[in-house]
Amino acid sequence: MDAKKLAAESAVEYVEDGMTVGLGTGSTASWAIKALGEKVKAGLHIQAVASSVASEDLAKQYGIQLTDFSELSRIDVTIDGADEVDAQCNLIKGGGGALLREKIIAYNSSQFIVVVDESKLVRTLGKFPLPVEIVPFAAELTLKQLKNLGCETSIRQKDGKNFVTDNGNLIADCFFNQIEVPELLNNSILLIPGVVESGLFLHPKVHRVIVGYADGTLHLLKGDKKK
Ligand SMILES: O=C[C@H](O)[C@H](O)[C@H](O)COP(=O)(O)O
Repeated sequence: MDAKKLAAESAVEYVEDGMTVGLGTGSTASWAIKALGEKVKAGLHIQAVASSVASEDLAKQYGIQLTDFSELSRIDVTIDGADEVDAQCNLIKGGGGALLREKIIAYNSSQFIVVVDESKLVRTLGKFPLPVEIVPFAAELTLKQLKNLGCETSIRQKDGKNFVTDNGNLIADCFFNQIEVPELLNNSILLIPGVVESGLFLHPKVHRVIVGYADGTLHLLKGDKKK
């Protein structure tokens, strides 16, 4: 069985009738959206908010009711993937470029559930290039400031052009190799004018991490088992 699918489907068990659900982005989060869609078809009542245009389209396709942010009083649970998860459950996210909307939704969720396969587990973050969303204005200057923090960085490309996020911004992929203190690095990145958000998601905001393994088993790296 696909380990990403396994983790995503087990996270959907935490969604209850009447909840407002945050929908993540990426291949793992897509499994969760599809599984939620099946539950909705079977009678589950939820409303959802999506962290990307792609996830919004997928949710619509699966008959999940989407709600406007202005009408939201709370987000009960968000299910999303990650590119790396360290031993403390800090994350790198944004491999698909959705980190800003993902972070806003995760930050405002009572429960943020991360679903990954075992390949995402690392001792120290940083082998995966850290995505940083930056505004297009004077992007070269912002890149220079990011480089001063000790990384190699370049603007993400797609089909021979700059990749543009759902928010009209660019992504600087920053190769740190080893991120020893994610909190400090996150603070330093956020101080640079031109930076909108970093792909570092710090552990206090990560409530549950579910890891799927290729042999069909699951491991709860963080959080309590469902009662
Ligand atoms: O911007 C994309 C997101 O942060 C994804 O959740 C992350 O890249 C993991 O994606 P996947 O589940 O496809 O490995």
